[in-house]
Amino acid sequence: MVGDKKKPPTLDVTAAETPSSHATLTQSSDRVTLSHPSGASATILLYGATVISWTAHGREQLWLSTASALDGSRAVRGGIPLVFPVFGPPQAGTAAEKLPQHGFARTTRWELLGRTEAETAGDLNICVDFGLDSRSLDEETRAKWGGEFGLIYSVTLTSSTLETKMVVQNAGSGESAAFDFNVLFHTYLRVPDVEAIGIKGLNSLTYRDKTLGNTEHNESSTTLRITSQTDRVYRSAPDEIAIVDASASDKPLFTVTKVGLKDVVIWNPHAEGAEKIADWQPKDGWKEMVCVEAGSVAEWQTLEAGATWEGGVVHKAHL
Ligand SMILES: O=P(O)(O)OC[C@H]1O[C@@H](O)[C@H](O)[C@@H](O)[C@@H]1O
Repeated sequence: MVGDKKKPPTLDVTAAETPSSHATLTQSSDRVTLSHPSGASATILLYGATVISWTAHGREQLWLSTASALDGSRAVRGGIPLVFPVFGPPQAGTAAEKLPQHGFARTTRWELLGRTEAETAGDLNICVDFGLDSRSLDEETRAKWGGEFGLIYSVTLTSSTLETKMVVQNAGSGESAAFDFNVLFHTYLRVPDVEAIGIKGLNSLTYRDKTLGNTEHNESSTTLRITSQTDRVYRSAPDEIAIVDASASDKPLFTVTKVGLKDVVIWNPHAEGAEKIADWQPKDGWKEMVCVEAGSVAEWQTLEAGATWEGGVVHKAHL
Protein backbone atom coordinates (compact mmCIF):
# COMPACT_ATOMS: atom_id res chain seq x y z
CA MET A 1 0.00 0.00 0.00
CA VAL A 2 1.42 3.36 -0.95
CA GLY A 3 1.11 5.67 2.09
CA ASP A 4 -1.28 8.57 1.56
CA LYS A 5 1.15 11.02 3.15
CA LYS A 6 3.76 10.33 0.51
CA LYS A 7 1.32 10.12 -2.34
CA PRO A 8 1.52 13.31 -4.40
CA PRO A 9 -1.69 15.06 -5.34
CA THR A 10 -3.16 13.55 -8.47
CA LEU A 11 -3.37 16.30 -11.04
CA ASP A 12 -4.95 16.37 -14.43
CA VAL A 13 -2.28 14.30 -16.10
CA THR A 14 -4.13 14.14 -19.36
CA ALA A 15 -3.77 17.90 -19.82
CA ALA A 16 -1.65 18.38 -22.90
CA GLU A 17 -0.15 21.70 -21.89
CA THR A 18 0.43 24.08 -19.00
CA PRO A 19 0.33 27.42 -20.78
CA SER A 20 2.20 29.42 -18.13
CA SER A 21 5.33 27.31 -18.30
CA HIS A 22 5.03 25.62 -21.68
CA ALA A 23 5.82 22.31 -20.00
CA THR A 24 3.76 19.47 -21.35
CA LEU A 25 2.83 16.00 -20.23
CA THR A 26 1.29 13.72 -22.79
CA GLN A 27 -0.08 10.34 -21.91
CA SER A 28 -1.07 7.36 -24.00
CA SER A 29 -2.16 3.90 -22.90
CA ASP A 30 1.39 2.70 -22.35
CA ARG A 31 3.61 5.73 -21.74
CA VAL A 32 4.05 9.27 -20.49
CA THR A 33 6.18 11.96 -22.13
CA LEU A 34 7.39 15.06 -20.32
CA SER A 35 8.49 18.04 -22.39
CA HIS A 36 10.48 20.90 -20.90
CA PRO A 37 10.44 24.48 -22.27
CA SER A 38 14.18 24.14 -23.02
CA GLY A 39 13.42 21.32 -25.48
CA ALA A 40 14.48 18.56 -23.04
CA SER A 41 12.13 15.58 -22.78
CA ALA A 42 11.67 12.23 -21.07
CA THR A 43 9.49 9.27 -22.02
CA ILE A 44 8.54 6.69 -19.42
CA LEU A 45 6.75 3.41 -20.13
CA LEU A 46 4.17 2.38 -17.53
CA TYR A 47 5.63 -1.11 -17.95
CA GLY A 48 8.43 -1.17 -15.38
CA ALA A 49 8.14 2.64 -15.06
CA THR A 50 11.08 2.41 -17.44
CA VAL A 51 12.52 5.66 -18.78
CA ILE A 52 13.10 4.82 -22.45
CA SER A 53 14.24 8.24 -23.68
CA TRP A 54 15.81 11.34 -22.20
CA THR A 55 16.78 14.20 -24.46
CA ALA A 56 18.72 17.29 -23.39
CA HIS A 57 20.81 19.78 -25.38
CA GLY A 58 19.02 18.53 -28.49
CA ARG A 59 20.26 14.95 -28.30
CA GLU A 60 19.28 11.55 -26.92
CA GLN A 61 21.18 10.88 -23.68
CA LEU A 62 20.21 7.22 -23.11
CA TRP A 63 20.98 4.09 -25.06
CA LEU A 64 18.07 1.84 -26.06
CA SER A 65 18.43 -1.35 -28.08
CA THR A 66 16.54 -1.20 -31.37
CA ALA A 67 15.48 -4.82 -30.67
CA SER A 68 14.11 -4.10 -27.21
CA ALA A 69 10.54 -5.17 -26.57
CA LEU A 70 8.48 -2.15 -25.48
CA ASP A 71 5.16 -3.99 -25.31
CA GLY A 72 5.44 -5.38 -21.80
CA SER A 73 6.50 -8.85 -22.91
CA ARG A 74 9.95 -8.57 -21.30
CA ALA A 75 12.20 -6.09 -19.51
CA VAL A 76 13.34 -3.14 -21.61
CA ARG A 77 16.90 -3.40 -22.93
CA GLY A 78 18.16 0.12 -22.39
CA GLY A 79 16.92 3.37 -20.88
CA ILE A 80 16.59 3.15 -17.10
CA PRO A 81 15.12 -0.17 -15.94
CA LEU A 82 14.39 -0.30 -12.19
CA VAL A 83 15.94 -3.03 -10.09
CA PHE A 84 13.89 -4.05 -7.02
CA PRO A 85 13.79 -5.97 -4.68
CA VAL A 86 16.87 -7.99 -5.69
CA PHE A 87 19.92 -7.15 -7.78
CA GLY A 88 21.36 -9.80 -10.07
CA PRO A 89 20.52 -13.48 -9.82
CA PRO A 90 18.98 -14.12 -6.38
CA GLN A 91 20.99 -16.26 -3.97
CA ALA A 92 19.50 -19.53 -2.73
CA GLY A 93 18.43 -19.28 0.88
CA THR A 94 17.34 -15.63 0.67
CA ALA A 95 13.74 -14.39 0.73
CA ALA A 96 14.19 -13.35 -2.90
CA GLU A 97 15.42 -16.73 -4.13
CA LYS A 98 12.38 -17.43 -6.33
CA LEU A 99 12.46 -14.06 -8.11
CA PRO A 100 13.96 -13.48 -11.55
CA GLN A 101 17.24 -11.59 -12.00
CA HIS A 102 16.84 -7.91 -10.94
CA GLY A 103 13.41 -8.56 -9.40
CA PHE A 104 9.93 -7.63 -10.59
CA ALA A 105 9.81 -3.81 -10.62
CA ARG A 106 11.05 -3.64 -14.21
CA THR A 107 8.52 -6.17 -15.46
CA THR A 108 5.37 -4.92 -13.73
CA ARG A 109 3.02 -2.19 -14.94
CA TRP A 110 3.06 0.84 -12.63
CA GLU A 111 0.28 3.31 -11.90
CA LEU A 112 0.65 6.94 -12.91
CA LEU A 113 0.02 8.97 -9.75
CA GLY A 114 0.39 12.57 -10.86
CA ARG A 115 2.54 15.43 -11.94
CA THR A 116 3.98 18.45 -10.16
CA GLU A 117 6.05 21.43 -11.24
CA ALA A 118 8.38 23.79 -9.38
CA GLU A 119 11.01 26.34 -10.22
CA THR A 120 14.53 26.04 -8.80
CA ALA A 121 17.33 28.51 -9.59
CA GLY A 122 15.42 29.82 -12.58
CA ASP A 123 14.89 26.39 -14.13
CA LEU A 124 11.62 24.52 -14.29
CA ASN A 125 11.44 21.07 -12.66
CA ILE A 126 8.71 18.82 -14.05
CA CYS A 127 8.10 15.77 -11.92
CA VAL A 128 5.93 12.74 -12.59
CA ASP A 129 5.23 10.08 -9.96
CA PHE A 130 4.46 6.40 -10.41
CA GLY A 131 3.29 3.91 -7.80
CA LEU A 132 3.49 0.17 -7.33
CA ASP A 133 2.45 -1.85 -4.30
CA SER A 134 2.27 -5.47 -3.29
CA ARG A 135 -1.51 -5.62 -3.82
CA SER A 136 -1.10 -4.88 -7.51
CA LEU A 137 1.37 -7.71 -8.16
CA ASP A 138 0.02 -10.77 -9.88
CA GLU A 139 -0.55 -13.88 -7.74
CA GLU A 140 2.50 -15.66 -9.13
CA THR A 141 4.87 -12.82 -8.21
CA ARG A 142 3.29 -12.32 -4.78
CA ALA A 143 3.86 -15.99 -4.07
CA LYS A 144 7.56 -15.57 -4.84
CA TRP A 145 8.26 -12.66 -2.48
CA GLY A 146 6.27 -11.91 0.65
CA GLY A 147 7.14 -8.25 1.37
CA GLU A 148 4.16 -5.91 1.89
CA PHE A 149 5.49 -2.82 0.18
CA GLY A 150 4.58 0.45 -1.45
CA LEU A 151 6.89 2.16 -3.95
CA ILE A 152 6.74 5.69 -5.26
CA TYR A 153 9.05 6.39 -8.17
CA SER A 154 9.56 10.02 -9.21
CA VAL A 155 11.16 11.19 -12.45
CA THR A 156 12.08 14.88 -12.55
CA LEU A 157 13.17 16.67 -15.70
CA THR A 158 15.01 20.00 -15.90
CA SER A 159 16.78 21.56 -18.88
CA SER A 160 19.92 19.44 -18.40
CA THR A 161 19.17 16.87 -15.70
CA LEU A 162 17.03 13.81 -15.16
CA GLU A 163 16.45 12.80 -11.56
CA THR A 164 15.11 9.39 -10.59
CA LYS A 165 14.03 8.85 -6.99
CA MET A 166 12.49 5.89 -5.18
CA VAL A 167 10.57 5.79 -1.93
CA VAL A 168 10.14 2.31 -0.46
CA GLN A 169 7.59 1.82 2.29
CA ASN A 170 7.09 -1.27 4.38
CA ALA A 171 3.31 -1.46 4.57
CA GLY A 172 3.26 -4.54 6.79
CA SER A 173 2.73 -4.71 10.54
CA GLY A 174 4.42 -6.68 13.28
CA GLU A 175 8.04 -7.73 13.75
CA SER A 176 7.89 -10.50 11.17
CA ALA A 177 6.92 -7.98 8.47
CA ALA A 178 10.46 -6.58 8.11
CA PHE A 179 11.90 -7.24 4.65
CA ASP A 180 15.27 -7.00 2.91
CA PHE A 181 15.68 -5.36 -0.47
CA ASN A 182 18.13 -4.10 -3.06
CA VAL A 183 17.32 -1.17 -5.27
CA LEU A 184 19.18 0.19 -8.30
CA PHE A 185 18.68 2.58 -11.20
CA HIS A 186 20.07 0.64 -14.17
CA THR A 187 20.93 3.65 -16.34
CA TYR A 188 22.22 3.01 -19.87
CA LEU A 189 24.04 6.27 -20.71
CA ARG A 190 24.63 7.02 -24.37
CA VAL A 191 28.26 8.01 -25.04
CA PRO A 192 30.02 8.87 -28.33
CA ASP A 193 32.71 6.16 -27.96
CA VAL A 194 32.88 3.98 -24.85
CA GLU A 195 36.57 3.22 -25.36
CA ALA A 196 37.33 6.97 -25.25
CA ILE A 197 35.52 7.69 -22.00
CA GLY A 198 36.93 7.86 -18.50
CA ILE A 199 34.94 7.27 -15.30
CA LYS A 200 36.17 9.24 -12.31
CA GLY A 201 35.39 8.85 -8.63
CA LEU A 202 36.02 5.13 -8.13
CA ASN A 203 39.69 5.24 -7.16
CA SER A 204 40.67 3.10 -4.12
CA LEU A 205 37.20 1.56 -3.78
CA THR A 206 36.65 -2.16 -3.28
CA TYR A 207 34.72 -3.79 -6.09
CA ARG A 208 33.31 -7.19 -6.93
CA ASP A 209 34.19 -8.20 -10.46
CA LYS A 210 31.47 -10.36 -12.00
CA THR A 211 33.66 -11.08 -15.04
CA LEU A 212 36.30 -12.61 -12.73
CA GLY A 213 34.11 -15.04 -10.78
CA ASN A 214 32.78 -12.43 -8.33
CA THR A 215 36.23 -11.87 -6.82
CA GLU A 216 36.99 -8.77 -4.75
CA HIS A 217 39.49 -6.18 -6.01
CA ASN A 218 40.71 -2.69 -5.22
CA GLU A 219 40.41 0.04 -7.83
CA SER A 220 43.85 1.52 -8.40
CA SER A 221 43.14 3.87 -11.30
CA THR A 222 41.90 7.44 -10.92
CA THR A 223 40.14 7.12 -14.27
CA LEU A 224 38.45 3.84 -15.18
CA ARG A 225 38.67 3.06 -18.90
CA ILE A 226 36.43 0.50 -20.62
CA THR A 227 38.62 -1.74 -22.76
CA SER A 228 36.86 -5.09 -22.39
CA GLN A 229 33.71 -6.62 -20.92
CA THR A 230 33.15 -4.80 -17.63
CA ASP A 231 30.76 -5.78 -14.85
CA ARG A 232 31.74 -4.42 -11.44
CA VAL A 233 29.96 -3.56 -8.22
CA TYR A 234 31.82 -0.72 -6.46
CA ARG A 235 30.98 -0.63 -2.76
CA SER A 236 30.40 2.53 -0.73
CA ALA A 237 31.14 4.79 -3.67
CA PRO A 238 31.33 8.58 -3.35
CA ASP A 239 28.14 10.39 -4.27
CA GLU A 240 29.53 12.00 -7.42
CA ILE A 241 30.80 10.05 -10.43
CA ALA A 242 32.04 11.91 -13.51
CA ILE A 243 32.01 10.49 -17.03
CA VAL A 244 34.44 12.38 -19.22
CA ASP A 245 35.81 12.23 -22.73
CA ALA A 246 39.39 11.13 -22.05
CA SER A 247 40.28 11.71 -25.70
CA ALA A 248 39.33 15.40 -25.41
CA SER A 249 41.13 16.65 -22.27
CA ASP A 250 38.54 15.04 -19.99
CA LYS A 251 35.68 17.09 -21.36
CA PRO A 252 32.70 16.34 -19.07
CA LEU A 253 29.97 14.18 -20.61
CA PHE A 254 27.81 13.30 -17.59
CA THR A 255 27.83 13.78 -13.85
CA VAL A 256 25.95 11.14 -11.89
CA THR A 257 25.11 12.21 -8.33
CA LYS A 258 23.51 9.72 -5.99
CA VAL A 259 21.63 10.52 -2.80
CA GLY A 260 21.03 7.93 -0.08
CA LEU A 261 22.48 5.12 -2.23
CA LYS A 262 25.66 3.24 -1.38
CA ASP A 263 27.05 1.53 -4.45
CA VAL A 264 27.78 2.04 -8.13
CA VAL A 265 27.71 -0.70 -10.78
CA ILE A 266 29.62 -0.20 -14.03
CA TRP A 267 28.54 -2.48 -16.87
CA ASN A 268 29.42 -2.74 -20.52
CA PRO A 269 29.00 -6.13 -22.24
CA HIS A 270 31.54 -5.35 -25.01
CA ALA A 271 31.44 -7.40 -28.21
CA GLU A 272 31.49 -10.85 -26.57
CA GLY A 273 28.69 -10.08 -24.10
CA ALA A 274 26.46 -8.23 -26.59
CA GLU A 275 26.63 -11.21 -28.94
CA LYS A 276 24.94 -13.39 -26.29
CA ILE A 277 22.12 -10.96 -25.49
CA ALA A 278 19.20 -11.76 -27.80
CA ASP A 279 17.55 -8.32 -27.64
CA TRP A 280 20.79 -6.35 -28.07
CA GLN A 281 20.80 -4.41 -31.35
CA PRO A 282 22.77 -3.16 -33.12
CA LYS A 283 25.29 -5.76 -32.01
CA ASP A 284 28.03 -3.12 -31.89
CA GLY A 285 25.80 -0.81 -29.84
CA TRP A 286 28.03 -1.53 -26.80
CA LYS A 287 30.44 1.03 -28.31
CA GLU A 288 27.93 3.80 -27.68
CA MET A 289 26.84 3.05 -24.13
CA VAL A 290 27.93 2.53 -20.59
CA CYS A 291 25.75 1.58 -17.67
CA VAL A 292 26.52 3.67 -14.59
CA GLU A 293 24.05 2.26 -12.10
CA ALA A 294 23.60 3.85 -8.69
CA GLY A 295 21.98 1.66 -6.06
CA SER A 296 22.20 -0.12 -2.74
CA VAL A 297 23.03 -3.66 -3.78
CA ALA A 298 26.22 -4.92 -2.12
CA GLU A 299 24.32 -5.47 1.14
CA TRP A 300 20.61 -5.89 1.83
CA GLN A 301 18.66 -2.87 3.04
CA THR A 302 16.37 -3.93 5.87
CA LEU A 303 13.07 -2.12 6.25
CA GLU A 304 11.01 -2.61 9.41
CA ALA A 305 7.20 -2.58 9.39
CA GLY A 306 5.90 0.95 8.89
CA ALA A 307 9.33 2.33 7.96
CA THR A 308 10.19 4.25 4.81
CA TRP A 309 13.44 4.42 2.84
CA GLU A 310 14.36 6.74 0.00
CA GLY A 311 17.21 7.23 -2.43
CA GLY A 312 17.79 8.63 -5.86
CA VAL A 313 20.17 9.80 -8.53
CA VAL A 314 20.57 12.95 -10.59
CA HIS A 315 21.98 12.44 -14.09
CA LYS A 316 23.38 15.65 -15.55
CA ALA A 317 24.15 15.82 -19.27
CA HIS A 318 26.91 18.27 -20.17
CA LEU A 319 26.61 17.92 -23.94
O1 LIG B 1 20.34 -8.83 -18.82
P1 LIG B 1 19.86 -8.11 -17.61
O2 LIG B 1 19.10 -8.98 -16.65
O3 LIG B 1 19.10 -6.87 -17.99
O4 LIG B 1 21.15 -7.62 -16.83
C1 LIG B 1 22.10 -6.82 -17.46
C2 LIG B 1 23.30 -6.60 -16.54
O5 LIG B 1 22.89 -5.79 -15.46
C3 LIG B 1 23.98 -5.37 -14.64
O6 LIG B 1 23.48 -4.53 -13.63
C4 LIG B 1 24.62 -6.57 -14.02
O7 LIG B 1 25.73 -6.17 -13.22
C5 LIG B 1 25.07 -7.52 -15.11
O8 LIG B 1 25.62 -8.69 -14.53
C6 LIG B 1 23.91 -7.88 -16.01
O9 LIG B 1 24.38 -8.68 -17.07
